[in-house]
Amino acid sequence: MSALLEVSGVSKSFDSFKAIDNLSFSVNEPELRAIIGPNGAGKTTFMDLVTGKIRPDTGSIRYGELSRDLTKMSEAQIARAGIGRKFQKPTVFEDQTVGENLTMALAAPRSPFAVLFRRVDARAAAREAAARVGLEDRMGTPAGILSHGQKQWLEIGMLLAQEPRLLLVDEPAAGMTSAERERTTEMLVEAAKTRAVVVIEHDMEFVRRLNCRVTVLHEGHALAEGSLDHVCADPRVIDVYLGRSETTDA
Ligand SMILES: Nc1ncnc2c1ncn2[C@@H]1O[C@H](COP(=O)(O)OP(=O)(O)OP(=O)(O)O)[C@@H](O)[C@H]1O
Repeated sequence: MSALLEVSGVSKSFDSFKAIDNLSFSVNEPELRAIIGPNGAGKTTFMDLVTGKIRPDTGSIRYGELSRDLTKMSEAQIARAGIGRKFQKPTVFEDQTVGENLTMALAAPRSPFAVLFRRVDARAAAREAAARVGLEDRMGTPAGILSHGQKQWLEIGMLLAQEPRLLLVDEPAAGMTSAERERTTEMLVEAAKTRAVVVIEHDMEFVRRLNCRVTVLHEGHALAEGSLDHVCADPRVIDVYLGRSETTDA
């Protein structure tokens, strides 16, 4: 296990407001990490910085064994380097079937299957990708008629098909049934056996089931880090986060 992503002393202001304030954060490969924190803590901004959507004012973001500086790479270069991002809302092609969505993901430049594409049965590869997210029986179903949870799984499957080294997932459990949440936990735990997976989540039951190291963000910096029990017992975390109702319904 070694650090795959190393964020050091990063700050980012919008006008005069410091959304990220001297943040240091690292994640290993493989590792499953949860990020929790109150609304406005900087969780989404953190993902925007790692994926190159925005640039830090100060600090460095290093990635991989060559310690590549992500702040000097474009969003497309960062994606090609193996960083995948799942936004909160599902973004699948609704008119296309599950199989077609996965086939498109498999053909993306990052996908290792792209090279082999003509030699392997594309449908078999798509079926395998579907099986990773429990959608093998839905290959011919238009994505538009899937449940919200299934659309989320399809998008996770599309990202996994590209074999990211680091997968960033923003609030996957929002709007899911409890059975879907449970299944999603299993998927993320499985995916994190061979890569780094960082999950932003407000649902504490979901985080508990992830059974992983947790980082608490507050006012743009890491307030506490450790097991869920450890951070939940921290008076500062109780004060800024756990005492608030948003922990269960965001
Ligand atoms: N492009 C922007 N311009 C101005 N302010 C911004 C911008 N992006 C984020 N912010 C501000 O930065 C702060 C951190 O926002 P961010 O969305 O990262 O928080 P969050 O922890 O993801 O919150 P939530 O849990 O509500 O999604 C907020 O106060 C937000 O209003």
